[in-house]
Amino acid sequence: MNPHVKFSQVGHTYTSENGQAVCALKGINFNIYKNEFIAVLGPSGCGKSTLLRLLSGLYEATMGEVSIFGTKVTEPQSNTGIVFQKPTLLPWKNILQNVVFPIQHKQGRVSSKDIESAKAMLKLVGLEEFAQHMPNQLSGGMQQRVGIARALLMDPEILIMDEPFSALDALTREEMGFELLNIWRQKPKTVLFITHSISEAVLLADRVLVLSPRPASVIGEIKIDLPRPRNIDSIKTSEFSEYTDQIRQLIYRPETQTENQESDLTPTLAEQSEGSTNA
Ligand SMILES: Nc1ncnc2c1ncn2[C@@H]1O[C@H](COP(=O)(O)OP(=O)(O)OP(=O)(O)O)[C@@H](O)[C@H]1O
Repeated sequence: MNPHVKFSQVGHTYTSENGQAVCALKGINFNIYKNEFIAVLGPSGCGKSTLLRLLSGLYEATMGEVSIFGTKVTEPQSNTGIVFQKPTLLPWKNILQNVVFPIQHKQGRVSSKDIESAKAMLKLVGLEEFAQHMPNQLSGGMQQRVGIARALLMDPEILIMDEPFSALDALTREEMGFELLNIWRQKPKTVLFITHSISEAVLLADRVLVLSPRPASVIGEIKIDLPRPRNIDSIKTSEFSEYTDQIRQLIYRPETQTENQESDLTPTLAEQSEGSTNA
């Protein structure tokens, strides 16, 4: 089976304004297959957003190749949707207008079919009755659902999610995880989900990739075999705890990595990551 997404020996080095080279990623290899849900976990500043920028085509990798459906990514693709950390809704437009805004921006007009599709997306994320509300009338979790509806409207095959629930309180965050699983079940997509939360990664993903501190490389890849559909009971199982323990172990003691990849982490660096993950 050909992967939807392929990272082959990907590295990325920024050149800062004073000419200093900052190596964010090195030797990243992984595939994502059709409708697979991949979570990427890693300490703060390790290079997660860089990974996402490369897949979304905002930047081109300085080493190796990122490809989607076998084609090298060099610019943003129409088959890719992005959900950001904050939904950044336009405050002067209502919810329906916000959802169709990317289409309006791209095509200069919105057809009645687009409006119907946007309403269907709002229904999918449980906001059918809020189409005419303004963003400030919605809670943080509801606004994030608008962001998901907006990303799904173009029916992208690949969905990139950049810590989409990190700004929410713990209860809403957990609830949104279940919501997302429900949405994904109804509208399967190939997903790359960036997170700092071990439990969120285990609840959502088919596979969890664990990154080292910068420059990020993949120090572990854990297949999550919890049955689907997953719900609150999944979290209570001993398997769930085993997976979270396994990942925690990998982050804090990377010498126990599960792949045959070399890691150049020193224990000191690994320990530095300890404060930056919040399961
Ligand atoms: N445009 C840039 N120019 C120079 N360095 C950059 C640039 N963007 C990011 N970096 C550096 O690259 C490294 C990785 O950054 P990145 O934002 O990818 O990390 P992250 O894992 O997403 O961080 P966080 O978890 O805090 O969101 C950091 O050291 C950052 O300072």
